Amino acid sequence: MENETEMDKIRAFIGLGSNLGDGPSIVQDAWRMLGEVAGVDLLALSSPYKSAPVEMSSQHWFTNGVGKIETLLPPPALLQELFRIEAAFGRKRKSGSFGYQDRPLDLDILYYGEIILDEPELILPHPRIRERLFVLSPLAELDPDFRDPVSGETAAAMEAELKRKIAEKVMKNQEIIRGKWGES
Ligand SMILES: Nc1nc2c(c(=O)[nH]1)N=C(CO)CN2
Repeated sequence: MENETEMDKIRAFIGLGSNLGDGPSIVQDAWRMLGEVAGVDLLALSSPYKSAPVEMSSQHWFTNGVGKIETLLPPPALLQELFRIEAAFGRKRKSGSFGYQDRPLDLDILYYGEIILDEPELILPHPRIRERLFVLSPLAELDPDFRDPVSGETAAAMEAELKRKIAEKVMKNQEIIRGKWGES
């Protein structure tokens, strides 16, 4: 009968991040705590990646990682478990404040099988994966051939594409155009 339950397990990717406290140990402890949840099996955790905060202004660098799990929990139940683990590490979701806040722990469902979902509580795949190297690099490390269910692109291809875009943006800001003296 073991095979029957095995068949209902869904492969999911979880994003882990921390920019307050001892990031690497918080992320590892959170990963272990996720492994204690009934209906969740841990498959692999990426290396830790350090990066400057993006889309927010903060002095505190992030430690990020991506974890691969198998789970029997449907997405809303998995999300509740992630919120519970965030809260255990002191994460407070501040209402009435704009933008992203520093946080001891952030857990996101990046992918849940091939599921595509657009609900107020949960969007799958996570909507900002393609803009975030701190997600794509660990994802591509774990599973370079994993295909995004929306675009069909592999993790390795999405990572390469974002690196190219970032390089292009940096080059734009560095453009050196030859002119003539006396011109503005
Ligand atoms: N480097 C980095 N920057 C961020 C991160 C993060 O995990 N890593 N998370 C954010 C909001 O979720 C906003 N900015």
